[in-house]
Amino acid sequence: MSPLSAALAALRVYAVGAAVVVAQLLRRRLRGFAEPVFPLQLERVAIVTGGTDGIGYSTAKHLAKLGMHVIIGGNNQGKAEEAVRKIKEETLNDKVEFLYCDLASMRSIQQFVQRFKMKKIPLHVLVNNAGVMMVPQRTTEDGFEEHFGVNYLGHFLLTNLLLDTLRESGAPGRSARVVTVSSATHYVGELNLDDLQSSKSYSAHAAYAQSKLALVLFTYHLQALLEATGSPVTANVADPGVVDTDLYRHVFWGTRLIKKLFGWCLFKTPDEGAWTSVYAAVTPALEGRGGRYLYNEKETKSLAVTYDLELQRQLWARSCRMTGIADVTQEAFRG
Ligand SMILES: NC(=O)c1ccc[n+]([C@@H]2O[C@H](COP(=O)([O-])OP(=O)(O)OC[C@H]3O[C@@H](n4cnc5c(N)ncnc54)[C@H](O)[C@@H]3O)[C@@H](O)[C@H]2O)c1
Repeated sequence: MSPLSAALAALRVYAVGAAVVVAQLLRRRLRGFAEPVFPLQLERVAIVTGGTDGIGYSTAKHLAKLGMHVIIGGNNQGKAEEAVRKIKEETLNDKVEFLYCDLASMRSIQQFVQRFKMKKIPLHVLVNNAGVMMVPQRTTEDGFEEHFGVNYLGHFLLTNLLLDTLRESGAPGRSARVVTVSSATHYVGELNLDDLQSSKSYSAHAAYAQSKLALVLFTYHLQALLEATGSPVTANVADPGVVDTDLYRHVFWGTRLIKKLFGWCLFKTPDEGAWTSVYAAVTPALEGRGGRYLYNEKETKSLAVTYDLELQRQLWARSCRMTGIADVTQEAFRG
């Protein structure tokens, strides 16, 4: 990517971020962010990736508060013990645990799924939350560009390996749910099918936006597959807004300074940022409804290209090849 294209990609990402921040500021001044009320979720089990920090931590905490058995999947072993202890203490729910899962490693994802399945418990909610943003160019254990590999492909593999358990755990009228956290940056993302790994040219901004766009395409195709096979599982996208977390550690220093000085009024708190994920995970209003892009606990339109069925199919097929998953698209749609 030429320096000019990289600068334009960065400008587009910052422009969309600024637009979201202005909308959040207005909303905070006009009516604020009220904590939604959800029904208890006793006897239900959730996995939250990246649940040791930021939005994932708040999501895990909210779900635990509702009585769910919450399993945090993450690569931050150091923070895990403290996160689990704090959630247990605050929610008085003892069924909170951590299982190591490095989304930058297909082997680690497979081991995580194996360990989870050995517990012989159901799975009602999978929150694909973990992510990295604007990291320097580097690759995962399997050689994938890190944004694409961790944010998108790791969750693609994880979801597919857990689909059988989700199917068995869902029931008509009480579906299991896959909630995938994307971002407003997907609106300025471009999916480069000829260079998904950004190997010909790298821009951290473009790579992040592409990974978030891929997650939306993935969710819509997954929902179509679930519907075609009559599975009691739904898949939706949650957009948290702009949230005050450590995700910004690699961004331009000026943005970090603004976040430090004005984050308290411009950004959502991690709790506020988690509400859309929690809403997607448990609200009765979404029972049996999938394939939606949710923002501020409401359905909204995603980028036009995300509804392109052929693009969804092509990305799914390539992702299957990259992760060694069987592509069941043709037989699902034939049957
Ligand atoms: N913060 C925001 O403004 C914002 C905006 C839009 C979308 N999001 C999305 O929200 C999600 C959560 O981000 P956050 O803001 O809480 O950031 P965060 O940095 O606080 O948390 C990210 C989590 O992902 C985990 N993670 C990173 N690499 C991993 C790996 N290889 N394997 C397993 N886990 C890994 C981290 O350990 C951490 O727990 C991300 O998907 C992010 O893209 C955040």
